[in-house]
Amino acid sequence: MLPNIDFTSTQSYKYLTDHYLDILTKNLKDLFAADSQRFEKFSLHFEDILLDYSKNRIDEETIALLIQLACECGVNKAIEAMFSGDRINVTEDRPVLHIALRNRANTPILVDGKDVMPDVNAVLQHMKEFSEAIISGSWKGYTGKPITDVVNIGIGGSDLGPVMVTEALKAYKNHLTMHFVSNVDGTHIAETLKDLDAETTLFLIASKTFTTQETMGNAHSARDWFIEKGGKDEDVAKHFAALSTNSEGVEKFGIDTKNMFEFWDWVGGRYSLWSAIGLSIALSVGFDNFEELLSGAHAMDNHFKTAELEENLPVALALVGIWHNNFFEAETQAILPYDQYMHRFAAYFQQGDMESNGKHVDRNGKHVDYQTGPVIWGEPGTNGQHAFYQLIHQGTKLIPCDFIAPAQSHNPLGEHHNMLLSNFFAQTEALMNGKTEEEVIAELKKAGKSEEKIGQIVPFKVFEGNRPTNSILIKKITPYSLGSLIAMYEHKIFVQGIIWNIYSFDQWGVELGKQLAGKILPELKDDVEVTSHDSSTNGLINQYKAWR
Ligand SMILES: O=P(O)(O)OC[C@H]1O[C@H](O)[C@H](O)[C@@H](O)[C@@H]1O
Repeated sequence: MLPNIDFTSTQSYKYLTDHYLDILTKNLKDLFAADSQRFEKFSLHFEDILLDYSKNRIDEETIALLIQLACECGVNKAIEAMFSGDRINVTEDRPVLHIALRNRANTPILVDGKDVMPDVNAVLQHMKEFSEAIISGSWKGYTGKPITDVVNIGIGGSDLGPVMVTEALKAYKNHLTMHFVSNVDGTHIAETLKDLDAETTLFLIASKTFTTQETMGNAHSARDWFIEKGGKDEDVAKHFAALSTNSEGVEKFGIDTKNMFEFWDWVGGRYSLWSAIGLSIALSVGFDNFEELLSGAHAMDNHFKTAELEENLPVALALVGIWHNNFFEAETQAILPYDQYMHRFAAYFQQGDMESNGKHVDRNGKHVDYQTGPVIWGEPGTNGQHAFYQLIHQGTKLIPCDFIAPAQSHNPLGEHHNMLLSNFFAQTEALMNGKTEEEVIAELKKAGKSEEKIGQIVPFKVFEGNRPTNSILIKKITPYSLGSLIAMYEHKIFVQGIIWNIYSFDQWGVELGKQLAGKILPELKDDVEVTSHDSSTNGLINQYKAWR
């Protein structure tokens, strides 16, 4: 079972509170000047991933105390509990075993005394056969033509992971054209279907529960479209597959259970890209590459499980995040990939992190009196630089940032990659060093500005610096290294949830809105004035009825 410790009552937390006041007086620039070994001390390698966390407001004592905090909060015990299949998702009474989906070592993992690996391997084999048949063209549509387009219909974890990974691995793509429909807004499915040919389109209905309103709505519209275009009920089997834990629901929808790719309730929605939900990934880049993705994640799992806390990349990321979140009171965390292919990475971990650790009740059911998960956001560099970096450099809020970049580009075009990476290096340097008043004055003098002009402009051109960043440099974004990178972030979220003493694997907070939408939907069917809500909700609904 998971430990149950209020981290603010630990010895290390008390020390950290005092130590924080000491660190507040220090500047990153001076810390670097005083220690030529700083980079070596505060960076970690895992295979082709380098995590440099030296540009954070930390010293050796900070890290020692944070490690002590992790120990006092039972992080090692919690890791053990997850990997051994304990029911650590207590509020849903389930184990948390996305690590089993990528357990390439195939060592037994027991749930209620039964090894889950044979089932995991059987579904992988099914995915392999199916994806190979679709890609090779041996699988034919109802008029005998091979499949050219794949539409994944899913939302949340059944969409974001597949979208993010297929985009990140676009360099490995085959001839199939991928489409992703998530929003219940009819525009999403309508626009997607516009250019498709029913004879050569495969729909993947991706839903863990197979009850999600958006996905079921889109799936029914897709089937209606298929029939309208000339497909018959008996042709549905050639054009619809289901990725789900709910075989009854799949059957009821009319999908042949031979075309069902199963997963299990011990896979959280936001941790499901490694499961059957990853079928769109396997179709897009081939099953071998999907397996490589799993292998990369498995390697990170082994690292996370076996490396000492001091050497552990996910643990380091988690602890530095806690330092910012709970001591510096930073409210957000930016994820900034300098890789166009990774343009959905931050969006993916918005769900991964915020749905996991956006909790205000601890493992005793008590309201916490400390901050839990941060707001996660970000866009790819360099686009972000020309949009919101102003606030990161000179705003009043502290924004810890993760900068991520590959050393090798899949598109080594002229000087592009050096230009991109020069920005990657420059930004973290600029955020750390800033620019002093003296430097600004010297620069303006050199540019021939008058004393008067210099006097007016100086304060606006000063950068305080001392702003924290992590840099994650990856040799190349491959299926394998991407798998490791995603798993690293997943485990970071896990460690933070353990220390905050919250349950990271449920998501009750998404239910209330769904429930109320379910109540409101029938009220929208007619034009009768609605009076059952508060005056704002009534007013909005009635205006909608008047205008629609
Ligand atoms: O895969 P599904 O069962 O359709 O669920 C899709 C998504 O919807 C839910 O509301 C949860 O918030 C997500 O964690 C989940 O990924």
